[in-house]
Formats: sequence, structure tokens, C-alpha cells
Amino acid sequence: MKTFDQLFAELTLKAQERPADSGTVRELDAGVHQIGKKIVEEAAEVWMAAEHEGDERTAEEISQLLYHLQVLMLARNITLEDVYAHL
Ligand SMILES: N=c1c2ncn([C@@H]3O[C@H](COP(=O)(O)OP(=O)(O)OP(=O)(O)O)[C@@H](O)[C@H]3O)c2ncn1[C@@H]1O[C@H](COP(=O)(O)O)[C@@H](O)[C@H]1O
Repeated sequence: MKTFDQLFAELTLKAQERPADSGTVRELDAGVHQIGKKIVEEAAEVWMAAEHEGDERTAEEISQLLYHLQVLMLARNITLEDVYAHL
């Protein structure tokens, strides 16, 4: 298990070190347009899970949405502090 901040630190390192087997690196290379499409897809899956698939599936889909949001943050050089400033 990891927190939002721990995942962001891990993904930041992946973006810097670019290991060959990293899905994050592949997604970053695909660019903001593709990452944005993935976010919309995952958001829809969160919605569907919440209405029809129960709490466990909903939590899983939310985790995937949070992951893809973090990838977009990295693609745009947006930090956790940039986001937290608005919370
Ligand atoms: N938390 C996640 C995470 N959540 C979602 N995903 C990706 O998002 C996809 C979402 O799955 P879906 O089933 O919704 O999508 P799918 O259509 O089946 O999959 P795709 O065909 O779209 O890849 C997964 O296949 C993963 O590619 C994640 N990929 C990585 N992480 C974590 O990110 C860290 C770094 O990962 P790597 O960069 O791959 O090393 C690790 O700690 C991972 O656990």
C-alpha cells in the first residue's frame, strides 16, 4: 500500500530514470492528449463502478484515476504543491 504522495515520488523517479519496463514512461511518451483520454476513460469507469459495481471496484477505479492524474501532472510539470494550493 502507498499514499498519494508516495506514488507521486515513485512516478517522478520513473520519469527521471526512464526504466524500459515502465508503463509510466510509455504513457509520458504518448503525450498529454493520450493521457487526457485515459483520464476521461478512467473517470467514466469510476462513475460506472460507483453506480453498479460496489465499493471495492469503485476504490480500485479511483486508484487508477489518481494514477493517471499524477502522470498528467508529471507531463505538465505540475507539482503536488501546485495542486494542494487549491485544496
Ligand atoms: N498505480 C498504478 C496504475 N494504475 C493504473 N495503471 C495503468 O492503467 C491501466 C488501467 O487499467 P485498465 O484495466 O483500466 O485499462 P486497460 O484498458 O485494461 O489497460 P490499457 O490497455 O489501457 O493499458 C493499467 O493497465 C496500468 O497500465 C497503473 N500503472 C502503474 N501504477 C503504479 O505506478 C508505479 C509505476 O509503474 P510503472 O511505471 O509501470 O513501473 C507502480 O507502483 C504501479 O503500481
